Amino acid sequence: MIAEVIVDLALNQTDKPFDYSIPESLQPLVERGARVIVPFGPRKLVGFVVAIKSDTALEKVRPIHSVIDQTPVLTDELLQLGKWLAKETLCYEISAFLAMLPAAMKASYKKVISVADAGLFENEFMDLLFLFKNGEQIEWESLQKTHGSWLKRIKEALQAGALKEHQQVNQGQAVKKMKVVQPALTYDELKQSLETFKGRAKKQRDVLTFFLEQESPTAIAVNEVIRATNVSRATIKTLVQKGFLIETEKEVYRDPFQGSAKPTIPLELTDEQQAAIHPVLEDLDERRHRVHLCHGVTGSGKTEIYLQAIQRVLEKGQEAIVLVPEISLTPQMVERFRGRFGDEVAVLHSGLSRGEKYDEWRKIHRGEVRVVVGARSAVFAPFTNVGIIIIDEEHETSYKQEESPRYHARDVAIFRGEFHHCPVILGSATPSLESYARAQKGVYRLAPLLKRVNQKPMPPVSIIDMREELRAGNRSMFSRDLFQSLQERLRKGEQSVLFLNRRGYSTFIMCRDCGHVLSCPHCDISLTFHRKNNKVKCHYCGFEEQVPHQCPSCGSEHIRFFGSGTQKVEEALTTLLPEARVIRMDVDTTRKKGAHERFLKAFGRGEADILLGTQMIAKGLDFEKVTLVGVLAADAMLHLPDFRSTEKTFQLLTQVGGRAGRHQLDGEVIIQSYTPEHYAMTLAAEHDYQHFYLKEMQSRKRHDYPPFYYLSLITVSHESFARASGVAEQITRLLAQELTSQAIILGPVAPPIARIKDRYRCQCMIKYKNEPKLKQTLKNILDHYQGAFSKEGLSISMDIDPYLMM
Ligand SMILES: Nc1ncnc2c1ncn2[C@@H]1O[C@H](COP(=O)(O)OP(=O)(O)OP(=O)(O)O)[C@@H](O)[C@H]1O
Ligand SMILES: [Zn+2]
Ligand SMILES: [Zn+2]
Repeated sequence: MIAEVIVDLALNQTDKPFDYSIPESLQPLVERGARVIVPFGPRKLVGFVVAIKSDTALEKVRPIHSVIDQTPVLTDELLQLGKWLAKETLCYEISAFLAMLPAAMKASYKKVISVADAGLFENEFMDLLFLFKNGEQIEWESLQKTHGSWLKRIKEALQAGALKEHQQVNQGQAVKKMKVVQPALTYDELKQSLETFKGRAKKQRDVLTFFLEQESPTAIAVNEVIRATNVSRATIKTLVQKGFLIETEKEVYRDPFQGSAKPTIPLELTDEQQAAIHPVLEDLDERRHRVHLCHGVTGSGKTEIYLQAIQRVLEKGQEAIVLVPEISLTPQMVERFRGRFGDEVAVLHSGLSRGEKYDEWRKIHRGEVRVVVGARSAVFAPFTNVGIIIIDEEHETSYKQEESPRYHARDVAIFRGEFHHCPVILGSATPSLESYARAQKGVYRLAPLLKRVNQKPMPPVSIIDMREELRAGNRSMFSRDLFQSLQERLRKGEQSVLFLNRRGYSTFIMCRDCGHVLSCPHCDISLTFHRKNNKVKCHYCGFEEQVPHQCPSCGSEHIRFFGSGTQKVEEALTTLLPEARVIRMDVDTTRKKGAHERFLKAFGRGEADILLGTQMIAKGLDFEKVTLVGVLAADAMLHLPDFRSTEKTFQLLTQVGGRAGRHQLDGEVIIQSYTPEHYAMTLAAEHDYQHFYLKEMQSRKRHDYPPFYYLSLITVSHESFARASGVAEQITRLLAQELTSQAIILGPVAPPIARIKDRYRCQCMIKYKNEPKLKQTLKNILDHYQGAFSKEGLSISMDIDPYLMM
């Protein structure tokens, strides 16, 4: 028997299965999808068995060393998915496999040294005996730290063959174990032996009595016994030594969500909700794969639809995967699922420790839970009978992984949905243009929810023209309207949320008099400010110019790069509204684990009047007393050098706008902008998604962007700028030869971040509709340069459907 193994080496040369023979003794253990340890050259590596052939072993085939998993960690479906990901995203198969497993299962490799030839060692290297006296294996790395002066001598011993070095595989994993004890005797024996204890052994007697009082002779945690009987660890130890108790280890799960959620029952669905869920339930009954785009305004009851669809899935004995963006994956969110499905729910998100994630993953793998709620990577949950996959806030760009494998969770969800013949629900108040366009074409089924469940109208939104404020002599960051509204809330004891979109600050140049933003004459993309040489550049086509002293549109001299952070806003608030209690939430204040949660709770309890924050507060906020939401600089994101910046701005403003007045009190939203006439502002203010979609589609069409064209982005980097741009140049030429004349090849250009860690970067972008040869061409390019990757440190990354344009 021969096993085909993909080894844990992310290299071009090793991106294919290698053959290993399966020793007789391991044959019952070696299965497809299991991890094994195999010899590879002089070392040992972890690998995944991807196939088993009944061929007889050729002479050169080496045997598998050992098997790590008793149950395969990758199902056949996930193995197929890995292959597909490798092909579609141009990653190594091993990278795809590793991305599907929790980080705790990643293997690490250590070089260790041990005695190879005892005779030789004893004859010539006795001075080293103190290190290796008990046949020890010593880690090379720690030797360097602790015995630096001996390294030369150790090297000599290695060269002479008295010592040898080899790789040790540490297969990761961190099962948490708990010490437990149980009686070694039967109830009666225990009772009898209790008599033999004399008075001075009172403590030991207490412990045995404690066990006698238990209803059944189960194992109990040592710590619990100690606490219950008020004895010391030594007492337990003595009893174990005397043979009264047996001490063992029990595997336990870490519980990141202590306590249980309040149980909830299904609500009676509104007519709109009924209409949206009905076809999903039909799919479930008929085991049919379709993609449903649930376009539901904020507060329209999307989550209730998810819950009821999942309930049907569980009734059918199947499993459900729910993806939620990292920042919305709050305890409140988890509670909604736990409230309905209790212990059936596992949670996977980055806030968990490695060990916690591993435990949650094992619950899924062992079939102990049937619902997983998690961020992007939960899409790989190792369920075997998936009944539904739900992606909430499907427009969120965090569903795209920005490192290899550069996959989009939506694509993976659809792959799995097809495999399991089950429906996929994409939900959003502001669907991505790509998804909405597919729904328009009938590829996805549209399920609109246009009314809020509580029948409350959307809050009124006003847009303040900040240019007017400047003209009226108001140089502060608060417009007069916003400031007045803030004062009013303070007086009435109501709360406000202030939102500052800081991302992308200081990278674009804007005229504070007319709002004009410098943009590329060829690309309709804001130019990026490069402080070093005081120039602005287009990172798509390479156009660049000096920062003008006057606004090219109105002649004003108030033209400069733009920016102010949350900290500055907080200072301004303390000066202008000293009586206001402010909670500031941004990356700086929420670095500590649990800080995010604590701030929100405090705000919910009314311990502050104003919540000031960045992106991270845009979602999931649902507070009764919030009646004012202010957006300080709505333009900030609009001018990022990214063709999705308008869409992102619209999504964010809509999201923020949905936060006010969800309860009894009426709410109000104030958006401050230097370009108030921009349709991302005006249409968000009118809560008009359809209109926005049409307008934005026109713009995408005009500039050949998705969803009209597909994009691929190639980034070349090297220590030398000349080398990076030279290679990018060659790649561009090659692509022009290989692709059809319909493909548009842009670049090479230096991206806004032109140098990272002393490496120069150069990009080219391909826009295309149908290029059957594209992936193969890109793969060939990677193969062509593979020699240069390790030899001279060249790196080439290929991003199919990029979301990060820098
Ligand atoms: N059929 C229903 N009857 C009564 N209340 C409902 C119903 N459906 C949902 N709700 C309630 O309405 C509120 C909003 O619903 P939900 O959170 O599901 O909406 P959503 O569309 O997911 O909102 P958002 O996009 O803002 O997160 C919740 O408090 C929910 O319990
Ligand atoms: Zn340009
Ligand atoms: Zn101007």
